[in-house]
Amino acid sequence: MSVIPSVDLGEFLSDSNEKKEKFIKEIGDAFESIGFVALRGHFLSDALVTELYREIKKFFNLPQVVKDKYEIEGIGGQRGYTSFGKEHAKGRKEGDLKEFWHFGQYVENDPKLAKEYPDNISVDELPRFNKVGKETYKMLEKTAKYVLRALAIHLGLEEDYFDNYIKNGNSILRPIHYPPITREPKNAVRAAAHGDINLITLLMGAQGKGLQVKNHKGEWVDAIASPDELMINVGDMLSRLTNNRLKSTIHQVVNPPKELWGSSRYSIPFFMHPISGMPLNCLDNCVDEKHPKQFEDITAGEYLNERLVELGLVKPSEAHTK
Ligand SMILES: O=C(O)CCC(=O)C(=O)O
Ligand SMILES: [Fe+2]
Repeated sequence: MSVIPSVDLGEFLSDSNEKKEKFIKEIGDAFESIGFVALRGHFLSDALVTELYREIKKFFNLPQVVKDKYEIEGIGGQRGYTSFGKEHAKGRKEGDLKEFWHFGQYVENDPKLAKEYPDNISVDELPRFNKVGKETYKMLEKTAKYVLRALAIHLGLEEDYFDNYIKNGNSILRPIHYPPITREPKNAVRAAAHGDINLITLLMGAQGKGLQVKNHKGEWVDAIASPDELMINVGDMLSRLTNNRLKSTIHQVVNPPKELWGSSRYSIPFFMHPISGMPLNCLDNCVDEKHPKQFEDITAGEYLNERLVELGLVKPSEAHTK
């Protein structure tokens, strides 16, 4: 049995105040304890999910020389392809056993932000790849917007508190391929223990075994969603903003038992980021005598740069603050 609570976004979107309040309480309680929920009633259709998986499998099956064309120097892996073994969790030397793709924001009516973000990269070999990625990005962004509205109410803020910070925000959709394991991986794992950097993460593909979450007793528990659910978790930015009232829980993707080494694993997280100017200073109503302020004031852009250096995606010399 999974210990991750399950919630229905349909309740928050309904006309019933009672259902809305139930959703807010359930997700609020979950994020103050285990930091993860499985969410149904989101905006992704089955057809879109099926097509996205088909496209990303086609992409990762392309010859390595073709994929390498899409690994762009100097943008810290923020768009396009990142090759196998490149990213490592904070504080680790061994690269994770994964390759991935990044779709970024499709900026509307904001030339300054459009200049700040690298352009999305088009895959010439796959005519549907970019269209399907964009559609998924939009649907996950919409889902995340309502989740953040519920959390804003839970935190005693105006319901639309996050809206202007996430509009045209620096969110990333990251299809990941964990290839078959061909030799003893020594210390490397599919994804080493880490906390996510961003506000919240929406994860497609948490059906299979592999994803584990560290509970408050320090035990690893399996996090398994059903096929119609997204796994959603709190990232470090939201944890900072709320002075750790909402918990950014450490999680990992373990290697399968040897008899299953031969199969690939795919997962697709959407990392909801705000615009770089959002202050992550602890909210006043999350700081009191019992909960002294735990984090320095910082903007989302400054914090992201710090973290990308720690992950090995940006060299210290390339780091910048906007
Ligand atoms: O692949 C997964 O199930 C989770 C991946 C993850 O935690 C991440 O990319 O941050
Ligand atoms: Fe993660």
